[in-house]
Amino acid sequence: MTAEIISGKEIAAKKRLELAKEVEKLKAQGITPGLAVILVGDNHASKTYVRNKQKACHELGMYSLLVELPEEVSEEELLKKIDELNNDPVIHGILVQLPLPKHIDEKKVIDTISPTKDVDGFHPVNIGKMMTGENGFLPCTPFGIIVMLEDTGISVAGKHAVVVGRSNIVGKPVGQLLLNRHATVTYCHSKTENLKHYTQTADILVVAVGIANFIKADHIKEGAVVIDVGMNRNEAGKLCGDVDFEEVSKKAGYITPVPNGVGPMTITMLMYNTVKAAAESINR
Ligand SMILES: Nc1nc(=O)c2c([nH]1)NC[C@@H]1CN(c3ccc(C(=O)N[C@@H](CCC(=O)O)C(=O)O)cc3)C=[N+]21
Repeated sequence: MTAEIISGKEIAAKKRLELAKEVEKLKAQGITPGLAVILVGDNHASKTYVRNKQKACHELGMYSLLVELPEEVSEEELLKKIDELNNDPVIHGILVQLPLPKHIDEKKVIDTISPTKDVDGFHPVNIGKMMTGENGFLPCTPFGIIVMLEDTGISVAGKHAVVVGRSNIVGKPVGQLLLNRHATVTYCHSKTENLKHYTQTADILVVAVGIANFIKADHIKEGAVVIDVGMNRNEAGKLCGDVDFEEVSKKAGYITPVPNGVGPMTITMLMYNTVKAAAESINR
């Protein structure tokens, strides 16, 4: 079997066209969706992502504000900046690019963002709402994965979904979203004994471990749906995922590439959340 490639890039482009129309409607009502991105220090990878986010904003006719703070900025100053943005009516979404320097408590930072502007979906209020299925903001990467599956016509209900990785920003929430859509979910992680035993029974395999080419053909079941969340650089400096695309794509039913898979969907859902935040600001 040769896997069908799920193009995150194409699905993202289609969704962005729909979003651009929503932006138009909001603008007609006098509201331009605004996203503030806070970047602390000058991590090279972070800068690339931040640039992509700004570009997406501009393409959709949204307002984007980049707040660049020096590596040595104090936690207090960062929290003060967030508070300012919480109270700024032209800003509907706030994203603090992670990771942050070691002297800053990430938890405190996330907790300070108003849940109504938390377009990353990282605030405990939004995590709680996701668990109970209430209206809130869903984290962008997990949300993007669900939208990709939906758009490709892959049904989730009753399927065995195996998630490899248990981070708060990808592994845990993507498992929850799959469960909300009635999958039977198994979480695997670095302490899992006999990983293959689980991955080989996956109808849908989501991999977010941060190790280049970690998942091989013998990890998967013939015809499985393989979602690669990895963003690694190989020895040659080339972007590659957590899945060995070369061999796994010969056995899977569907596979997402890296780049042009999950990444563009993440940014699209960030735009979606910001538009949603702007629309919901009308009724407050
Ligand atoms: N508060 C916060 N929210 C985030 O959402 C967040 C973050 N911090 N910190 C870093 C990670 C990483 N991330 C990516 C988003 C898009 C691509 C993306 O579009 N990648 C392109 C390739 C980009 C390239 O060429 O380097 C692709 O996969 O095709 C990658 C990575 C969001 N993150």
